[in-house]
Amino acid sequence: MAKRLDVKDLNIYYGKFHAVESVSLAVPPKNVTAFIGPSGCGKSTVLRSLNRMHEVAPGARVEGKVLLDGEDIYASTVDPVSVRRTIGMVFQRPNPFPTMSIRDNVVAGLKLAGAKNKKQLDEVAERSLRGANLWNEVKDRLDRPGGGLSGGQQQRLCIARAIAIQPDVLLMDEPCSALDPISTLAIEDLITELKKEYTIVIVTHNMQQAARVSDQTAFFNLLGVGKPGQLIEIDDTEKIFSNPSQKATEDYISGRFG
Ligand SMILES: Nc1ncnc2c1ncn2[C@@H]1O[C@H](COP(=O)(O)OP(=O)(O)OP(=O)(O)O)[C@@H](O)[C@H]1O
Repeated sequence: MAKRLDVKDLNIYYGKFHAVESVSLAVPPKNVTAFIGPSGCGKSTVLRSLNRMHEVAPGARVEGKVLLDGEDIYASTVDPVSVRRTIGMVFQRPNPFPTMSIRDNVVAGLKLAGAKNKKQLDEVAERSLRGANLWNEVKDRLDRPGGGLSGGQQQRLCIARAIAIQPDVLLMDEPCSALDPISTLAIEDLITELKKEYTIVIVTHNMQQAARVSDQTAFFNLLGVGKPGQLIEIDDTEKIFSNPSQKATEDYISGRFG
């Protein structure tokens, strides 16, 4: 539970395209780290490389290391599927299985891994839905389809599905970008709750959101079209938003570009 991530001199390529250059950063356990920066600077690419999700893109590859509590997730003995189990991901658009029941959506990963005991699965479903602050809204309709929930509820359902398998780290790629302001606040409150048990990395375009939910913030930038994205600085969120070390960070957070 809640492990530490260390990224060491990570370069990420899509075929011949060098998308991200020499990123090194550390994500402490039970901490929220936000990735911010202009479009195309590689935030999602770095996030996806943290659980090898980028590998679903043909030709994508990394050089460098990503360590989970010291274990290299890219070691030749490591199965990418097991990495994605220990490092879960929540995507931009809520993606529940629309016709599957709410309960089955939550335990889909466990069932896929062979779990069959109905009582245990029901317990996991309840615990995960409570953990995702959704239980009270759905407890009377657990057998209804996941697609029948509102967008904000669907996103919390996806978070319940991600935590049902008890990952060590949760990656969130703009989890609120498709949600209204009320649902966004519900997810932000939930992130603050989840931080007690999980290590969280979130990509967000919303700087107020980064300031509200994260402990440390990483600012990424790119020097021009076709150039690789770079990590400009990473520091305590308060410092990044009040007194960043780099001028590019200050220009970005004060709205001068991006
Ligand atoms: N599957 C892919 N194949 C080829 N190039 C890709 C792929 N995914 C991303 N890229 C490229 O890698 C670079 C970084 O993209 P990425 O999506 O990581 O940026 P981002 O900072 O998350 O952007 P945004 O804020 O717009 O989501 C971009 O130039 C993008 O076009």
